[in-house]
Amino acid sequence: MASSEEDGANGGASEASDEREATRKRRRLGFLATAWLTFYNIAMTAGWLVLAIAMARFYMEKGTHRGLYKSIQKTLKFFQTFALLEVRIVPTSVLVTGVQVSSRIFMVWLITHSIKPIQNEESVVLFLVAWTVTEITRYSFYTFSLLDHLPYFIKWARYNFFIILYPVGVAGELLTIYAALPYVKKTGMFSIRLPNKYNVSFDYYYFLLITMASYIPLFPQLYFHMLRQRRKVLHGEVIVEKDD
Ligand SMILES: CCCCCCCCCCCCC[C@@H](O)CC(=O)SCCNC(=O)CCNC(=O)[C@H](O)C(C)(C)COP(=O)(O)OP(=O)(O)OC[C@H]1O[C@@H](n2cnc3c(N)ncnc32)[C@H](O)[C@@H]1OP(=O)(O)O
Repeated sequence: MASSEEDGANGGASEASDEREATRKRRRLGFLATAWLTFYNIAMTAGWLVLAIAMARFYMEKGTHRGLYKSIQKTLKFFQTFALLEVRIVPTSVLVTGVQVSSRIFMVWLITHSIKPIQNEESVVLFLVAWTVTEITRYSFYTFSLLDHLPYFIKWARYNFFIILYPVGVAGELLTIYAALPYVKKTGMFSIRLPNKYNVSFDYYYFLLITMASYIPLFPQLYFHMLRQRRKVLHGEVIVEKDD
């Protein structure tokens, strides 16, 4: 964990360099792109905040997580699907963002939306909470950076919360897919059986098993990417990144 004192000791110099970096970035992006990204990030922060408040209110009123997904699903689908805009638009790694966004879209549409019996699983709450806290922090980080007024605690939160939230989110996602397996096997949903006129077959059950297995090589890459970013941003380490 970063010590805030250690980071704070360097506060003045680091703030000045943050400001220079923000100005350079705005010049690089151009006025229209900066305006659009600022609007986009404010909208996304607000969207995920609405989701957080809706989840907290639901739990306080009902005292259970059952029915929670159903009550927030429209907002979740809208804002998570909107994140597709980020791949390619923002100056970030297409591979890293692509894996992150596609796994989320997959969880929202092809798992939780499509398989109603798993919507009340506790694991759904696990990834919903992890995603929501992450996205509020991440989008407010981008917004304040673009506006050139980044409070230190948001920067700190962006590069520390993931240490816990990433494993929690991934555990929630994997447990939810796991819970979906018996239903998928029983119904044969999204599967194509032979014989058919195109002579192709597809088994969603095995696809889910492969997807779960793909977390093993892919998740550590995202996690270590964030750890490197953390060292770079919070501790000023110079890190040479390999090209995608
Ligand atoms: C079809 C089935 C597919 C199934 C695939 C299955 C495999 C899945 C394995 C992986 C699973 C991940 C699951 C995931 O859903 C779990 C969770 O999210 S749990 C919750 C915790 N999560 C986190 O904490 C996420 C943390 N990770 C990140 O933030 C990411 O690394 C990522 C979002 C991908 C961003 O990575 P990157 O380092 O590239 O981003 P930066 O923030 O450093 O941005 C780079 C530059 O781009 C600028 N940028 C980016 N976005 C914006 C924006 N919206 N507005 C303005 N600017 C933006 C940013 O400022 C940087 O610019 P610069 O370098 O100039 O400073």
